[in-house]
This record gives sequence, structure tokens and C-alpha cells, in this order.
Amino acid sequence: ERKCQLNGLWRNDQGSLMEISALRDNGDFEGQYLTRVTLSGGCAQISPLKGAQQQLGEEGWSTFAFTVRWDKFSNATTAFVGQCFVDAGGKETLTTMWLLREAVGSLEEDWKATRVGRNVFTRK
Ligand SMILES: CN1C(=O)N(C)[C@H]2CS[C@@H](CCCCC(=O)O)[C@H]21
Repeated sequence: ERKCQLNGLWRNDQGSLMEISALRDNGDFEGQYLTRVTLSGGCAQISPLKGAQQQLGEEGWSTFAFTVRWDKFSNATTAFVGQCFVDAGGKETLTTMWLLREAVGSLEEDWKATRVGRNVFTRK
């Protein structure tokens, strides 16, 4: 089957699970993100994700982006951008960087509201 099509179940190095379900012909997709860690230290939650993947030819390793709205337990949103790679053994890896924006109480606190990081997902 096509490698690096995003639909399916992925896990990252923090143990978060990402299930991408509806991948459309134009590359738009939706899914769910189960986080194991949260800013507040609160319990894990499932949050909705939406994104888009470049639809390339047979051998393309496409770039993608998606957002996760942590709406059930925090006023925060994360945007991921990344690319899918396939190694010699056929193992797929999503390498991403993310921006996490949390709500702060005042404009004076805006400076400290965005975190950035790298993150790698492999198929679960
Ligand atoms: C679990 N995570 C994960 O798999 N990441 C790549 C990072 C970037 S999104 C963050 C979780 C934010 C949860 C929202 C909140 O706690 O307000 C952390």
C-alpha cells in the first residue's frame, strides 16, 4: 500500500496517541489526539485534530500540518507541521515541530504564552 499516507494510529515520544481517520482525496484529514501529559498535570483527554497533507506522486514523502484544539480541558491550541519519511526497512516516521499556545490572563503575559518543540511519531 502507499507509504506515508497519514491515516491510522500514531504514537509520539511522549506517549501521546494520534488517530487520523478521515483522509480525503485532496489531502484534508481529521482525527483525534489523546495526550498523556498536559500543562496542568491534569488527566489525559481526547481532543479533535484537523489538518492537510500534500498529495504527491507515488514516491513522494509529503509534508503536512494539523491543529489540535484542547477544548475539553484547557484554552490552548497546538499547531504541528512536519514531513513523513520511510526508512530502508519500510518504517514510517513523522517528524514534526509544534507551537503550543495557551491562554493567558492579560496582554502583559502574552510574551510567555507560546511554547515550541520537536516531536516524532511512529505507527502504533
Ligand atoms: C502532549 N503533548 C504532545 O504530544 N506534544 C507534542 C506536546 C505539544 S502539545 C502538548 C500537550 C498540550 C496539552 C494541552 C494543555 O495541557 O493545555 C504536548
